[in-house]
Amino acid sequence: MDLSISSPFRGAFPAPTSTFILNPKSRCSHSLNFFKHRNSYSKNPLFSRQKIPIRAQVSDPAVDDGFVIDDVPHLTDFLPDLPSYPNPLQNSQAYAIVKQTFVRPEDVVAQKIVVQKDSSRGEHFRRAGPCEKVYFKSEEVRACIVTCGGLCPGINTVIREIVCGLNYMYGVDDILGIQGGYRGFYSKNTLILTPKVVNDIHKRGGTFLLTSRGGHDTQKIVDNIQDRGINQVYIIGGDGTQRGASRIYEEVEKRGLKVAVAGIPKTIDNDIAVIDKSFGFDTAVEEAQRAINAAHVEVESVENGIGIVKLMGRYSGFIAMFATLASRDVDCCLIPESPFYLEGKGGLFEFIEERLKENGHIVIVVAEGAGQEYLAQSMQGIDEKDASGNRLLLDVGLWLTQNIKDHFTKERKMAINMKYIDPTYMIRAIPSNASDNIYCTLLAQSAVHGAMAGYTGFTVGPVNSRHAYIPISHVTETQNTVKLTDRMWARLLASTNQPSFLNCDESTGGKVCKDTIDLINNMKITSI
Ligand SMILES: Nc1ncnc2c1ncn2[C@@H]1O[C@H](COP(=O)(O)OP(=O)(O)O)[C@@H](O)[C@H]1O
Ligand SMILES: O=P(O)(O)OC[C@H]1O[C@](O)(COP(=O)(O)O)[C@@H](O)[C@@H]1O
Ligand SMILES: [Mg+2]
Repeated sequence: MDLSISSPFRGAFPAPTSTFILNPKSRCSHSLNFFKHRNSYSKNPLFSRQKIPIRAQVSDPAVDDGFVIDDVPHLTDFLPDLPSYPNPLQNSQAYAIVKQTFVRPEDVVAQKIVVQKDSSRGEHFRRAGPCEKVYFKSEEVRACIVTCGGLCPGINTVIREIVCGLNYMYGVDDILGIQGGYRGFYSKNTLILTPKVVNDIHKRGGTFLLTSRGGHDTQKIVDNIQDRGINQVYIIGGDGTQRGASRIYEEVEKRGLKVAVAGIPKTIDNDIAVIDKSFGFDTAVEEAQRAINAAHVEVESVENGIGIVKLMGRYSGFIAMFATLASRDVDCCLIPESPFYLEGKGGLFEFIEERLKENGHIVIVVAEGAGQEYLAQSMQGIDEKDASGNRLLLDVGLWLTQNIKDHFTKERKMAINMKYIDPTYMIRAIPSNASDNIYCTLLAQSAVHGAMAGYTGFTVGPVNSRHAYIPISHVTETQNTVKLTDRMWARLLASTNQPSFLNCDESTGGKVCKDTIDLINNMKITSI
């Protein structure tokens, strides 16, 4: 049988044994379930304009191999008559001898790469990269870039590479910088960005465009986009920012504007779902080593030295976990995802005393979001939020330092030497390292290719090392956290040999242990 479908993903199937005609309109409900799009963009030209016969394996029509494509929106979903143009990269010197300049429309990136013979193939995303057709003429583009939320190493590299990518690859020379985050759309003047203006900014930490929390007013932002004649919006920011980007995309679609909205995920905490890792994370982990080294040098030079290093990580303990794994000088790592307790058997005090007896010193790394529930108990009524609505954290480093001091000096009558290091902002206020710089370049170029090709409402990022376009709504659905049930956390426990805090103790009334077990039971079990 001939299989004729309108999807760009028609090539993503196994070798044929037989073929058949597949009605384009029925692709989502076809019994073979090849196309289980989470988002069905029936007006997407790539879906509806091409009808190319393909061949697919039909060994058993009842088989559902669980192949799902989570595609991103396209401008033609709500502007069906938009003209397209050949991609100018066709004549680019840079791509002149590249074997395959353009990504194939049917190329997808699998979210699940460890599979078993009979397991479902799972979710897939559109592969990022230059497309054969673009939906903007170079001279028609008026792009803008905005950065929101906290700092992260590499933001300036992303800004630089968006500007250079647009200009060098697509001949775009009308690029605006929105200053000071979302509120800058309606309260500040814009900057004119050219390759010359941004030439050196990647060597600096921070953001050349300034940033802020709060101030997201969708109507005012989209009014401003419309008034200024902006038709490509590049939004660099974390989970909050991506939620804001999603609102902007929805409003743009509602108003029927030809405006591509591209999100570039930024977060030092590595808490953005789906993507492998956020840019600047490696740089931050590397910088954290300096603080850990300092703590180690200090405490091994004195008697009963206890070093505490507090690292960023609001809800996700990735920086603390990776800095610990990288360092080997850390005795214990405390993260928000893993409840711990101080007193009694299997508790932190007992472990500290053991290590002091064994080695004469101990280094503890604590993520800023760890133990917040205990701090909240001891400082009742404090529940402040920042301008974006993020809960302001209580200082777990100071709390831990005080509790450990009290325990050893007052209760155990032991002399200790406490060194508390809080490098919080130091690890994110630096320029990105070499590998993050390369990563930022890929993100920026992929975002530019995606917007030029007319995709919108997307976030770009690596999924199993391949850059993909992910619907913004997908990355904001959940938050990436350290899974205690994954092997990575077990690797850390095996490396530090610290307590898992799963042993119940009388003094906690078994509560902490129960909390932990409930937490783990509620977790989706994944393995890395
Ligand atoms: N749910 C939301 N809807 C719209 N805008 C949001 C939302 N959450 C956060 N924002 C906006 O995104 C920006 C950055 O958010 P924030 O949480 O501070 O940092 P990050 O994006 O790094 O997580 C702020 O301007 C904030 O107003
Ligand atoms: O910059 P602020 O407002 O002091 O916020 C600090 C917080 O920002 C973070 O770096 C995360 O920021 P984002 O949510 O912007 O990625 C946290 O690690 C930290 O708790
Ligand atoms: Mg955030």
